[in-house]
Amino acid sequence: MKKYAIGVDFGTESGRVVLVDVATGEVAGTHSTQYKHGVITETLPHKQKKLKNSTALQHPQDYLDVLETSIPRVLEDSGVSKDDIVGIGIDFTSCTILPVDEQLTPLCFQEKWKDEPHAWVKLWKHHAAQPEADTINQLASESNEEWLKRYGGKISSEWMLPKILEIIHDREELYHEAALFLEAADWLTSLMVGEVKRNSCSAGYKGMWHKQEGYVRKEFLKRLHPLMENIYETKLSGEVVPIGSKAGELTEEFAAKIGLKPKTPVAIGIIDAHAAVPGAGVTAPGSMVMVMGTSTCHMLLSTKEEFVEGISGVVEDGIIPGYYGYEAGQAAVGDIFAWFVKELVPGYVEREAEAKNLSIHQYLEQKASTLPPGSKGLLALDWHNGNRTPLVDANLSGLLVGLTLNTKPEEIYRALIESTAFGTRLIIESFENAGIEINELVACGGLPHQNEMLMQIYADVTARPIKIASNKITSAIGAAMFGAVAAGSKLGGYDTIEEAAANMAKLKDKVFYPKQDHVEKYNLYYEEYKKLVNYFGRGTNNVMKKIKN
Ligand SMILES: Nc1ncnc2c1ncn2[C@@H]1O[C@H](COP(=O)(O)OP(=O)(O)O)[C@@H](O)[C@H]1O
Ligand SMILES: O=C(CO)[C@@H](O)[C@@H](O)COP(=O)(O)O
Repeated sequence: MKKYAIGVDFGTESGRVVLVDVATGEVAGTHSTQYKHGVITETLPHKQKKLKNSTALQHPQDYLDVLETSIPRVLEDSGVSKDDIVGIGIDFTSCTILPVDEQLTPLCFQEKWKDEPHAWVKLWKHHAAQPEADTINQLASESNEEWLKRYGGKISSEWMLPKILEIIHDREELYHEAALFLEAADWLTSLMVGEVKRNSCSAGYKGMWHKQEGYVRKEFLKRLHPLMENIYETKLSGEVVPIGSKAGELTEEFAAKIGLKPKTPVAIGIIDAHAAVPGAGVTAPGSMVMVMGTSTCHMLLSTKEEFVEGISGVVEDGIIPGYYGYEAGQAAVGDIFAWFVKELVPGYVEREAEAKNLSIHQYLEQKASTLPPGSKGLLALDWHNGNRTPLVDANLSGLLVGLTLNTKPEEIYRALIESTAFGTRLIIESFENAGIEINELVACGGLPHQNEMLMQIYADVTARPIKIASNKITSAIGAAMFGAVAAGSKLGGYDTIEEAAANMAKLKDKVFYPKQDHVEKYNLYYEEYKKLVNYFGRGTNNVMKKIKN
């Protein structure tokens, strides 16, 4: 009898449920539920009061709707019985947090708090806590906090401590009222199993937890705000459970809501980009996983904890148990190509693409693939949305050099793609400079399925072969693998994530190998790219920011 695991991937606009055959990794069904309230940026659902700038909230009911709608739907559509589901795992965008009461009910569900924005879920892209992040970074660098190095020298306004400090500053009463602040992944897992469990991935990358040293020291927290001193024993209390563990079993009540059997094993949650690592079949050091879409996350495993310039973080047990998991990133990749296509492509190109029944991206790819490496002397800096790794500077802007009166749109398109590949090579070099080896690349996310030329350019620029995940739902598949591991082999799952990935991960047959003549040409261009990086992004030269401001 076939056995299945369920993976649920909670994104920014919707949640997707995938049903995966445990033995083969075949996808037996998927179903997505769009969040009814989407990303709340202007006003709360019940109140017409303008929210403050850079606010991005969500409605927790939307997450429950995903589980209650999409799980029964995949079972019904696939004809798979709930008796054959061995386990369930969820992944979530992060840091996405909410305040709850003792019963784990979100404060925004209460009449008293429903009109208070801070009672709602703060989505990862809620950036209103930037002043708080600046304060934390300044105080931490003044007092030489060791933990800051694990986060590349700066923490983000998207993370747990800035978001909570913002609540203390804006609405202290709500801070007192909250029994706990939870990552949305942990809120759902805790509801499913009936007790509070925090996952080591979110706690480590976004909550400043360290397996050996615990959380940030109290003297530092007290300097941030006296109310923060004991926050980890109070509002952030709860066992931190390593990735790859079972969080518990579905309660009778929750099982009834989502159409599964009570006592179905539930995996501890994980962040979306991190779930994509086993999802793409990577469970050991040496292979870097690139989750490529609007932006790119670079994920890597190692046996060593090193301080790497500008990374988003390094966390022991953060991705695969037993390894240090590294996350780095480029703040814009697909978004840069989208900007070019939308804002700068001339009408004649649109008409030619339409005549050939191609999207503008496809048409430009077709034309640009006949060009030589280096796009006829064009060189770009991929900083249209700032630089995440290695410079950690959101204020930087993009650049294009080498234009002539003969420059064509497809040449610029190719130069922009090449610049993002150079950005990835710079990240690879940052890891190598810290003594961490990268032999091959595995790409997942939407982009690798949309543009073959782009993948070839990445192979040529990085001089490494690139494998591609077989579908775009790699994070959800990874979450399902963790569900299978929560079940264990006795219940038809696996005992380790390594075994689960070996059997359930699927890669495309086609591998992009570097072409030697292109590698050599790109080496020359990359040296010039680095000169631009050093000139505009490092040291005392501030020209880019001066012009921008
Ligand atoms: N053929 C293409 N070539 C290059 N970029 C593309 C192409 N088609 C879409 N894109 C870019 O891919 C990005 C979407 O990637 P995807 O992984 O599907 O989304 P997300 O990051 O939101 O999950 C957009 O930024 C879009 O500009
Ligand atoms: O920050 C992380 C990973 O650390 C992501 O969850 C966050 O960028 C959201 O990613 P998505 O837009 O959902 O792919």
